Amino acid sequence: MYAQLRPAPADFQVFDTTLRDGSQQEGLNLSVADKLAITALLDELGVGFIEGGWPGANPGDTAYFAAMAEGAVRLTNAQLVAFGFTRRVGMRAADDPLTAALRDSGAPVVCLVAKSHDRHVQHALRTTLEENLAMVHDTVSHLRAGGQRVFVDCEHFFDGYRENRAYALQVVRTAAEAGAEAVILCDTNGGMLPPWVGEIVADTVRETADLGIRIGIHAHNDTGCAVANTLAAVDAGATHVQGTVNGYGERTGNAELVSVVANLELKYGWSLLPPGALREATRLAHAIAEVTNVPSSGRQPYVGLSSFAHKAGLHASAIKVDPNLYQHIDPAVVGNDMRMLVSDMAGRANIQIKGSELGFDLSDRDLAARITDQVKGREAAGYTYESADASFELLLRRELDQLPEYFDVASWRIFTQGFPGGVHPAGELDSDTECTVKLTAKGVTQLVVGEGNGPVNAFDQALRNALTPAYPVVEEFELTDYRVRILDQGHGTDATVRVLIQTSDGRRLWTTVGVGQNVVEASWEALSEAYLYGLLHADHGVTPDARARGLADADLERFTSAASATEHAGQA
Ligand SMILES: CC(=O)SCCNC(=O)CCNC(=O)[C@H](O)C(C)(C)COP(=O)(O)OP(=O)(O)OC[C@H]1O[C@@H](n2cnc3c(N)ncnc32)[C@H](O)[C@@H]1OP(=O)(O)O
Ligand SMILES: CC(=O)C(=O)O
Repeated sequence: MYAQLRPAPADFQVFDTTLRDGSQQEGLNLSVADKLAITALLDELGVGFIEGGWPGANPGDTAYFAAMAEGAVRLTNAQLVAFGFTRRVGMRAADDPLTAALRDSGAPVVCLVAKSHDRHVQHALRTTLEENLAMVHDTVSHLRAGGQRVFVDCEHFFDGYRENRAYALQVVRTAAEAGAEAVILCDTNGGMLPPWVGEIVADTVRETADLGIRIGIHAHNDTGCAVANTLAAVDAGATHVQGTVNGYGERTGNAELVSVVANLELKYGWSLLPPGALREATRLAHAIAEVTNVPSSGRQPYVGLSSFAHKAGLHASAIKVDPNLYQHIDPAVVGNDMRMLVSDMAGRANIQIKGSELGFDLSDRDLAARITDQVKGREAAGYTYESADASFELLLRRELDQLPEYFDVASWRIFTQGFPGGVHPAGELDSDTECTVKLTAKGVTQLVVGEGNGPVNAFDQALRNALTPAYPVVEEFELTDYRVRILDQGHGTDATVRVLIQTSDGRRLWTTVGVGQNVVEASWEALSEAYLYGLLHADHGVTPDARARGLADADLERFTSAASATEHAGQA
């Protein structure tokens, strides 16, 4: 445990806006069902408030609040929050249909966005500073009169404070006097740095100390400082933090809420989530990414797939003695796991730890050194074991003489026929490919043909046809991804290529690698390794690697995609 800066303020608030600001991220679109699913996951995470969206702004959000009011998700930890703006210029809050939508949303809490930057009032709202204050006062008091709790997000507060401090503070005061219980200072454009946030929040807390409200922080990540700015605000007296899981949000996103909370819980020693909830953070963050269909970064602090992945030999050699030597926390406290990567940067220790994850005893130094040399040599030739765990296991087993001979390929031949004039007998294709494989499986030698729309597809068909009689389980194997990358650019069509193939049997995913100057040869190598690995583990529910890491298939899939993200997608 690290030094506790000061005790947790009583009743500290953790406010999630994944469903509102998070869904303002480019490419993130949530259906009502998605929102309900995420609501349940956020409640499980244990946040205090879930901002569900803006009722009245679009039919989806209106339907979401109606569904919540009907009990679609029963919240055990969180309170539901409806978001919306202050009443329109020149209207009464009681007459504004969007204020009515907030009032009638069924949410016990409303979070209003209000202008607090004088220039925005004059240029964007096109009204007077006085009218903006009246809009804040009228809307807050109208909703309070209806019995709802009201929070106020002061948009552009920090920029506004710098240009007209008195006015920005006056907006906070007005909201408080009308009955708001929390006023959240927003770095809407995300341009702030931690010392500036600290100074402005401290001054605001001081200036509003007589009002009995809490001050909150809502930080965008445009300077890469959203989490740091949030912590700076907390240090300066903010007792309410807003953020989004996986840092989703407008432009560069919001403060990543799991990072904020994990920092406060693990570094400051504060208890903010229900007991045990932080241990679920990795699973829940990944489950939310599954629903949004926007993968979180592998390098995301605490919950990323690479957050506790170790590649360098020096790190691994120390970790073998004590994992804490190269980790800032025990990954288990956030539900994550340490992973050892095998690559040309590996030393014996990486190989030994990875081997033991896979169930092999590599404590013999000479054996580990031999495997390390093999990995380095093959990586120099273009193989990558970091992305292709399955090929690493096959390499290991070959070295240990523990790889059963499921099949033996005597030869293969591939033939592609083009129909540039579009006169293919099937009518649609402009080429087809035929692959002939001669192999022996369970003592029976066969010469088998497979047809496909490209070489990899034809290989796949041929291998499948040849192996099915001996191993019916291969029917379940499915090639789910194929990536090819040129390794020595500048050699044009002579270049060496690396092929990564991802295969699934419906329960697990595994990745294999092939390298060659001929893309077809490289593909063959990766594909036959994929079949070999699949047969090796045909009776197991999950890959040993996944089992060791305790990750679900979805996580595994994301890992392999993330690891291969820099590979150029290619079509066989
Ligand atoms: C900083 C933030 O991220 S806040 C969250 C922003 N989220 C969203 O905007 C998503 C949902 N928004 C919407 O669906 C629409 O913008 C709506 C339904 C809210 C409004 O739509 P429209 O009525 O078509 O207005 P439009 O979006 O073009 O402009 C917003 C209007 O609200 C006014 N407005 C802006 N902020 C506020 C405020 N805090 N209080 C009152 N009015 C405001 C603008 O001046 C503008 O007024 P105008 O119509 O007189 O020009
Ligand atoms: C309210 C809000 O999302 C912002 O000011 O950034």
